[in-house]
Amino acid sequence: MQTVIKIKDLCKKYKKRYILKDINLEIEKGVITGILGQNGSGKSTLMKIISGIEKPESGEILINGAEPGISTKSQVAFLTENNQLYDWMNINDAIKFHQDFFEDFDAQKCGKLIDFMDLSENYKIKKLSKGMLQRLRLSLTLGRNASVYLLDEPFMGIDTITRDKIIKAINSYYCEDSCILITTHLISEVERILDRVAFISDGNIALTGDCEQLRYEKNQSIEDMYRKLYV
Ligand SMILES: Nc1ncnc2c1ncn2[C@@H]1O[C@H](COP(=O)(O)OP(=O)(O)OP(=O)(O)O)[C@@H](O)[C@H]1O
Repeated sequence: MQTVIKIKDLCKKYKKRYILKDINLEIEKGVITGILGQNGSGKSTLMKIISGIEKPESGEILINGAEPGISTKSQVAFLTENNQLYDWMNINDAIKFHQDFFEDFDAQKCGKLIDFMDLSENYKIKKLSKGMLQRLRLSLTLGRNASVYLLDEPFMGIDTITRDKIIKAINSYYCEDSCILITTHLISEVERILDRVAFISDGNIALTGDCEQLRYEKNQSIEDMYRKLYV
């Protein structure tokens, strides 16, 4: 399988404190990877580095052979923790906004996702509930034909039914030519769609591998492995 993201000996510090230390990770095409770890373990920081928003102190990171920056921006679709949509917009405006902004944005695909998420293009952003807004933001992110999808806490503040909807959308609408990285604390819900996992602890990758293989070797669910690692 083709490597999309290659991370070698990557370190990141804020002020004098190392947040990520000697991270080594390879992410291949067609793979959904869970980046798991406790609060403050550096998951979002890693996502930001992959997206090019943050720069590492040292080490190497390559997205399809290029360092994160202007050239890789068009290859990486990032669902951040923050809402970047304006209140005055309706959903149709948000779609047009993304279409103008991202060359790889596929309005038709996004339209299908919006239908799937039970949203309508004339809904006003300011009137959307938190869950509806998250469904919209995910539709806009997956509506791009990117090579890498970074989904940082896609289930934050989301009810169980909506979570299932989001998981189905992730599973059905992503293309095998790309890879997805998901950070989440809702491991049991997401476990079924993860192909691989990387547990971050104290700034290091404490454990990584193929989910199926890890479950077989350890005779445990990914959630149980998480509990064992972090107690
Ligand atoms: N811009 C920044 N300046 C200084 N410290 C930062 C900055 N961003 C993050 N940190 C610190 O880096 C550490 C890792 O943060 P990060 O947001 O990557 O963790 P996380 O694993 O995503 O946490 P959570 O699960 O709570 O979202 C935290 O201690 C945080 O306070």
